[in-house]
Amino acid sequence: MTVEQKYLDKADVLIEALPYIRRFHDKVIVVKYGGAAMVDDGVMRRVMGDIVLLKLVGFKPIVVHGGGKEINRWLERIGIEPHFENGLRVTDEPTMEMAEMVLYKVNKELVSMAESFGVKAIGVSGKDGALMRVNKAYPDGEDLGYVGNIDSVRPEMLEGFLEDDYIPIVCPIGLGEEFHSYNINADVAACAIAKAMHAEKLAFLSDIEGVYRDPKDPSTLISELHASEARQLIEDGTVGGGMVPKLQGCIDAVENGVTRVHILDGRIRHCLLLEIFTNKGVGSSVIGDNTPKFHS
Ligand SMILES: Nc1ncnc2c1ncn2[C@@H]1O[C@H](COP(=O)(O)OP(=O)(O)O)[C@@H](O)[C@H]1O
Ligand SMILES: CC(=O)N[C@@H](CCC(=O)OP(=O)(O)O)C(=O)O
Repeated sequence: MTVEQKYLDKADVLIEALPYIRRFHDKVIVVKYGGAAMVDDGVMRRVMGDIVLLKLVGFKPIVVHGGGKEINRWLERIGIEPHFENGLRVTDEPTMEMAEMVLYKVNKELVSMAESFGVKAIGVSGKDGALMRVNKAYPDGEDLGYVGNIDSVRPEMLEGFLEDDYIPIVCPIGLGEEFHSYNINADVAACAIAKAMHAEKLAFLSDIEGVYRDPKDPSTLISELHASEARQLIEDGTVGGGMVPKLQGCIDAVENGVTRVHILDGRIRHCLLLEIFTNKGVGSSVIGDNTPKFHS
């Protein structure tokens, strides 16, 4: 009796994944799922399905989500024009209120999606259990309103959730001065959570393939870069907009114990699984200056 090639191919894929499953067993991986890659329900379900798979094969995934585009849509509906300074939203009181409402909604949608795959998920914001305490941010001396710099992260709650077999899903709202809500850039929040949880990996799912040397030319994708190269790209202005906090987060993470940070296009089917379980990397990854370059 012969076995059809397509079934053998499936078995080969599982075998190729074996060393990665063994290597990352029980390791924390923080996935930042950005609003730009929350294209529709189908894409969101697929991303959450991949994260559930990571959990079921033994990883300890933690999701930190964004929702910037959805916040923009709702602000525009009530006649407020969104403003950003270097990738950070200028957040006055009504904007904060809207951001909080939208992000809590996104949070619960992601929890439902994860639960629909038959695993336990729990949604929290940085205010719950004082997970993320913030102080008011003044980037380059500018007052952006209720924008928070993370002051401290209390990881015990997340450790407890992982212990109890939940996938924690974190919303980037912080507990600030006078117990007010503060808006945190989700990339910055993901990085702080990854550091506090001693994550092995941090992956940013965005709407772009990775980091380009020339932002207008997709053939200039940089597949692997050291922290110092990433810093140079920010300094010389090669990266702009939302890529700035993302790359700053990558540098901070790899200089503080995270082994490798990935920037991936979350709209590409199963990009996370391709990056983690196959020998073929997709997107860009940032590593510490002392780590030799090669795909993990
Ligand atoms: N050199 C660069 N390489 C890649 N992206 C860049 C670069 N410079 C600026 N960007 C911008 O950064 C954006 C990604 O950040 P952002 O929109 O905040 O994503 P997310 O909402 O997923 O966090 C890209 O869509 C792109 O427009
Ligand atoms: C201060 C700040 O910029 N906060 C972000 C929080 C959401 C976010 O970061 O969403 P994305 O990951 O989808 O961009 C904002 O209000 O848009």
